[in-house]
Amino acid sequence: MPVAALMEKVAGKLSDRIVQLYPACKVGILVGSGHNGGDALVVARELHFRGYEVQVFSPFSRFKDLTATHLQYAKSLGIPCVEDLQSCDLIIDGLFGFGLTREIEDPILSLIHQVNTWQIPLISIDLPSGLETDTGRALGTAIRATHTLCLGLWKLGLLQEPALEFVGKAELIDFDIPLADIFAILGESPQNQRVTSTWAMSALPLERPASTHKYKMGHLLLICGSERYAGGALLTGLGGRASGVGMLSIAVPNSLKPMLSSHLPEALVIGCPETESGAIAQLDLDLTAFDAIACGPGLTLEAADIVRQVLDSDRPLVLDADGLNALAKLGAETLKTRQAATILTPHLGEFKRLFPNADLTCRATAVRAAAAATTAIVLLKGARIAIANPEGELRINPESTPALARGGSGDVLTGLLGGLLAQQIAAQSQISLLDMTQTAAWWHAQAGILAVETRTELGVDAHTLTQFLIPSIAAHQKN
Ligand SMILES: NC(=O)C1=CN([C@@H]2O[C@H](COP(=O)(O)OP(=O)(O)OC[C@H]3O[C@@H](n4cnc5c(N)ncnc54)[C@H](O)[C@@H]3O)[C@@H](O)[C@H]2O)[C@@H](O)CC1
Ligand SMILES: [K+]
Repeated sequence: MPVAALMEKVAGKLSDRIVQLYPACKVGILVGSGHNGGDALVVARELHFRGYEVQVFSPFSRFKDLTATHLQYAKSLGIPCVEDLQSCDLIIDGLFGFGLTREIEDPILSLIHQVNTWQIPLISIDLPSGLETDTGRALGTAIRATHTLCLGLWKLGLLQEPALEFVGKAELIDFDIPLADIFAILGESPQNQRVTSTWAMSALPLERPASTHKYKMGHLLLICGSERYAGGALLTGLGGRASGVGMLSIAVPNSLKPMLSSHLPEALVIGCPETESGAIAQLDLDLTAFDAIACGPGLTLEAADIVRQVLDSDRPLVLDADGLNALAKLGAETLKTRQAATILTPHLGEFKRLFPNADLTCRATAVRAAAAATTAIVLLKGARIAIANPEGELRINPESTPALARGGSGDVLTGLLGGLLAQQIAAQSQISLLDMTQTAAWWHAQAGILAVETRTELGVDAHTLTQFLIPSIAAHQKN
């Protein structure tokens, strides 16, 4: 499609959306030298015709040809070029799109700093100017947008954590890129994908076979807790319970058994001999009896030998928290010799301990490298969970809530993921481990989002979170 026609089409769609979001007002357009600036100028023209009071400002004196032509035409229509947009009710940011290739310098650096102090609603075209398209890092600085209208296909950077403080509400403006063209370039199963609700829901074992029994619905073993971190064991258990797993066994230090049994009456709580400081000292269990194991929350490093025992087993495994810290001491690459699937769920600190040489400039790349180096599925926790498998496929969960930034929230995820894993193994399901892992991450986040509706962002402690897991699925099932 001719570039000029593409720009016309895209900017028409952008204008329609801007009219919906901010009906008639005084609008200031920031124009860059490239085609992002060209888009902005077509938007300026369209809004002018729709009765908006439009002003244009560009810090550049040279433009790409198409952009220069649009600038000339906008001027011929009487749209004023001004030096300051502070009196506007809305700003459209068309300074840079995916063509930003280097650090921003003055005078544009100062301009962006200034715009960010204005407190005027701001819509960025394609991505907030200043963000690097793939990593989502600010190259020197970046526009803080109220809305980002991303064009055509999601830019990876918008889904990465560093971009979060800049993008505001992000939405996609579809402009009919033919699927065949996308497949021709990215393949039929593009390596980087954004998790959607429909996709995540499709991996849930929501319809149980009519003639099933508890052992067919998965047997999960949780190994967690210590005297010091008793709550971690409980939260992991509650996460496991919500997964719908058929049988839940929980191995904890002996002294924790009464507490767990009283809160999780349906679980089989296995009291283990403990060390002087109350960590699990010994695990006398036939691990082959379980479909999957989730190990780590609250163990302390005193239980490192238990982690080694679990790693040596041939059971599919979710490893979290102190399980990861123990693995870091053994070396993450030892996972390569494991005989069964492993899913690692580190937060950033644990990730750095496991992979001390990782380059975290681009988290997506770092997670992918970690999965390749360990042959495990690696789920990096954070505001935007990124998950990769050893084959290089990457998934990012785009919707979450800062309410989940809270102690114990990760333990819930471990239990939930373990429960889904056990069910998947028991059912010999065709759902891939990667799909199942992304479903757990999505589910966890959706429960948090639902909880915020009635509890506010302050009220989603990890225990409360577990009570929203099932209602969040029920709400999606109704839709
Ligand atoms: N598929 C496409 O190619 C489409 C592109 N479109 C628009 O075109 C944009 C990309 O256009 P361009 O490739 O022209 O790139 P941009 O408009 O993002 O900006 C590139 C311009 O900025 C300059 N520049 C780069 N880094 C700089 C820095 N640090 N300081 C100062 N100047 C710098 C470059 O020399 C170039 O002139 C997209 O983001 C989108 O808005 C749309 O028009 C429609 C479809
Ligand atoms: K932009």
